[in-house]
Amino acid sequence: MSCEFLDRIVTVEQMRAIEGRLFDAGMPVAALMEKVAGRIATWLVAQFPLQHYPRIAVVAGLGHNGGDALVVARELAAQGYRVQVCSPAERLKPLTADHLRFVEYLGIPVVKAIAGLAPYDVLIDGLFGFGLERSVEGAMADAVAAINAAECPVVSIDLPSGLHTDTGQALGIAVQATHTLCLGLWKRAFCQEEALAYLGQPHLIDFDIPPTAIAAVLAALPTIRRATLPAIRQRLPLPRQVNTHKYRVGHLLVVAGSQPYAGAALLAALGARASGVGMLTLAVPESLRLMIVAQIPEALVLGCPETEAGAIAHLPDTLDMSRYSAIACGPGLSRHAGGAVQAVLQSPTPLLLDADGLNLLADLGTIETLKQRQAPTVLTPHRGEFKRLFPEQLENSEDGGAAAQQAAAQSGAVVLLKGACTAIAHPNGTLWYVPESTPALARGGSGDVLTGLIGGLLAQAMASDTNDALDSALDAALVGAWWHGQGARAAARDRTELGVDGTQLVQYLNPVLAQVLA
Ligand SMILES: NC(=O)C1=CN([C@@H]2O[C@H](COP(=O)(O)OP(=O)(O)OC[C@H]3O[C@@H](n4cnc5c(N)ncnc54)[C@H](O)[C@@H]3O)[C@@H](O)[C@H]2O)[C@H](O)CC1
Ligand SMILES: [K+]
Repeated sequence: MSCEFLDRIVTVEQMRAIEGRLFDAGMPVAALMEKVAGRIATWLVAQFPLQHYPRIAVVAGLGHNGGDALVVARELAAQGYRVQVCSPAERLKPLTADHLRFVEYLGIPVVKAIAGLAPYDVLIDGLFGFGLERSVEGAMADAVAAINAAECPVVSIDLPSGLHTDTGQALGIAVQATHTLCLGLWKRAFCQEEALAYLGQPHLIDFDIPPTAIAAVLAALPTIRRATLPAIRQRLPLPRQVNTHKYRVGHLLVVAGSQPYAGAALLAALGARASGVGMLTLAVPESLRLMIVAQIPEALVLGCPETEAGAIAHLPDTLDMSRYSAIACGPGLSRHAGGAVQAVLQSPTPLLLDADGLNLLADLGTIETLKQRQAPTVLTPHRGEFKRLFPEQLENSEDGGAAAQQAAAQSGAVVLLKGACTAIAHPNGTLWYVPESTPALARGGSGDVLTGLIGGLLAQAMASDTNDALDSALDAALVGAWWHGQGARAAARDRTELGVDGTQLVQYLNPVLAQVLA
């Protein structure tokens, strides 16, 4: 398949419509099943070589997910694996029933309950795929519970059985897989936070869906995509033009810090430094100025008048905000810096608001006025900040992506909702997910680094770009979130999930990018 659609995310309805086009155009259902299962078998043989994993158990349900599983069973048996099948369901679909009959004809042992299986090294879960429509009960629930008690790798075909394809919720009970092989196109469940505990490592099994079939179904809808390296590569400010100079690669103003939260300003500055931005200016309370200068010698540091609580009372009168390519405002400001937030909101400069910048925006109650800004705005809330800003959006559903889309449409801003699967929405409905993250980031300071990193990327994009400014702002947020996640994963590999504090995270950002791009 042409690569252009491999990162698209679809609902079950869209997947069925795409599949329907293939069948209408003449592709036999059974032939497609053979093709898909062949690709799954190839993946399994590479991942679980015969000499180390000779015994395979396959659990097959009544539908075509079970059909896929039975074809996989047959193919692995043909390659020399010792395969056995568990078929707990009644009233199989005709194609699935045919495959079961043939598996029995081949002499592959078939049992009704998982307890009846001999020992195995890998378990394949083909109970339910995207056809699941109600809660899993009775013998099927028993089968799922038994799968979850297995002490070997569990590979789910298409989805962990029991997960709803769109919401990612477990309907009653669901398989906790070690690997999930998503077939053809990413389903929405793969980007839902609730599903992450069930998916294990997700992999896409491409089976050459014609791009025309995908385009016909998805063309008129907002684009929903998973962040993958090819898309990020196109959006990085690399390589630089050979004859560029520091004023052409962006000047970022960071407005951050207060006496109680001095470190937040520093972490944001370190994140901005890693972004490669040409010039960096910080506006901090006067009492933090020398500390920041000592840590970030290349930055220009402006000391601002302070409140009694050590917050920025107001920005310096001489500060001309229109001189900057972008402003990143918020980390560590405290709730007493409302004047600074009001000033940056009124500036004609592209703006990222985070942390207390968002809380102060919520206090001001001016979400709708963001639409009147001349330049793009990027909001980077975590769930708590998001709920304060957009109280209705997360009320009825836990779907962070849908909530971010609604918030972006309401505010006219790019909205990045942070989480285990960060969602980034453009006001036009375009939605990206960044699924590669780590719980190591669940830690104070991670967000401050992200603010600086995205701020620096935003400044570079605004200084150089001829593209639509709002599109470029989304790209900066996307690249920043992806890069931050990659840095954290690299740090966690070296230092465990407990060892990724903000200063460590910053150390990994530039090396990990070099590694990933190599
Ligand atoms: N285009 C593709 O991606 C292809 C997908 N294939 C595989 O087919 C499944 C979807 O198959 P389908 O038969 O529609 O659904 P399931 O196998 O998931 O079976 C569900 C089946 O069971 C019934 N059912 C639903 N919920 C319950 C429940 N809680 N308890 C009991 N029974 C339930 C329902 O009536 C369904 O009929 C897809 O995931 C892929 O694995 C093709 O093989 C190739 C192309
Ligand atoms: K499954």
